[in-house]
Amino acid sequence: MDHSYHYQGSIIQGELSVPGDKSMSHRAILFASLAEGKSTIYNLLKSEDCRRTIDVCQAFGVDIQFDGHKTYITSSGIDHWQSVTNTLDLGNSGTTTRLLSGILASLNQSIRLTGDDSLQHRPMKRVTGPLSLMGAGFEFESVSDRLPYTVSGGDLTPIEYELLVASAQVKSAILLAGLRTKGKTIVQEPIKTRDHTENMISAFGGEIETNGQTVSVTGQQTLKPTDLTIPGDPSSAAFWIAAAVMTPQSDITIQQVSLNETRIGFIHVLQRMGADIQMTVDYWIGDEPVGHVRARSSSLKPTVLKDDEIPSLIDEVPLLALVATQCDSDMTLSGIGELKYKETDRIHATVELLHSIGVQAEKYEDAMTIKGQARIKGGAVTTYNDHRLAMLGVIASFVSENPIEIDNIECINISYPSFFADLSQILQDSERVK
Ligand SMILES: O=C(O)C1=C[C@@H](OP(=O)(O)O)[C@@H](O)[C@H](O)C1
Ligand SMILES: C=C(OP(=O)(O)O)C(=O)O
Repeated sequence: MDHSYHYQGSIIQGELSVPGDKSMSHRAILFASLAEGKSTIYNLLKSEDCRRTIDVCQAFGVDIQFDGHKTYITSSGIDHWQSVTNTLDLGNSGTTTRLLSGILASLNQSIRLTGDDSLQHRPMKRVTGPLSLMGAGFEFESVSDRLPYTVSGGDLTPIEYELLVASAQVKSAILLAGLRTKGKTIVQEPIKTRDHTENMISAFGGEIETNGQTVSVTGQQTLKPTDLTIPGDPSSAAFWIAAAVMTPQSDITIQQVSLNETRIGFIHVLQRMGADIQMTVDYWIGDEPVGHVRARSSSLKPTVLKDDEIPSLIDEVPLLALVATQCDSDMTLSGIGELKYKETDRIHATVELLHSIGVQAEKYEDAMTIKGQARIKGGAVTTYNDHRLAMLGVIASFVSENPIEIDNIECINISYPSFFADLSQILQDSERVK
């Protein structure tokens, strides 16, 4: 069924808290399941992707209970995880697949992993390669480098590994394997990526060393259960920030959101484009800064993306392309080749979506150019079942002359199940101000 949206003339107004961060939620579930004892996680994101990580941990015998904003995770520790004989279906979640592969590499079991059609098209050698060097076995079925595959884990040897791509998922997989491997495992990143795994190892009582872009972990540590609050997801907040800077008279504040520098490249780039955005760190949860962001309507001009900031805005690039339509001249987003390996080829899908709503845009191997001062006419868009593109379609309707029809909005539940509830709150606040 098609869904049609048209919010031109609405303003983005008020205060909002977005749901818990997806990256941190996956990691909190995994680390609480590795540790022996009971952890309480506040504000865990209960989206479809996180549900996959929960299901996997439950399959190993971990007890996970929900009570409002609290999630209780009780585990007998990874050394006592139950055997799993059935295939683990990881749905649409790249993070679950890659981080879990790192854990399974050290587990004395053979486990078959699969995923949905999108996940079966995503590259996995980037993670199975280094894990194989540590001694884990991976048997691919139809296509090498892709799911489904069977992981056969066991005793591993530590490695010193230079990442071939700037990927927090690959770094995390190696660190998770290293945590259970005698000796020191060292990962070198070409560009610093999100560091939630490192921060969470510390939060769960482990030791980890970071020196510039080199991260080392000494294995066979015992993690301890802990109580932890997950801050709001900056990748979810980004949709309202984008809508606010693009629409006249808007003024929104997002509270209790993660302001980890490895995640807020989108805001820094928008500020360079002239956006009226202020960020304030209000408190820290361990090594994670949390604060509020105020974004207002702005006049925008193009900027150039720096290579070393790409990982800090990787999931926001399609949305940045939409914002670029409102610049006073054309903007090129370059160095974004990794977008081809997400839920869909996001370079292709973003440019196609912009064409569908009347915007001129060009795609290249690892870049796209967006026509500035664009008239967004509206029309029917294809999301390829990608949650971030579906939300982008809704946000585009704030600056579109005609409705935008979106072929799939259910996929939004992958990362932001309360997206439409938050939208309603914003629209109500907007009505009060008008
Ligand atoms: O580690 C993580 O939680 C994530 C890392 C990024 O992927 P890559 O590591 O593939 O860049 C990002 O795109 C994904 O949404 C979440
Ligand atoms: C790429 C994403 O997630 P994952 O890699 O976990 O599927 C995303 O959330 O945009």
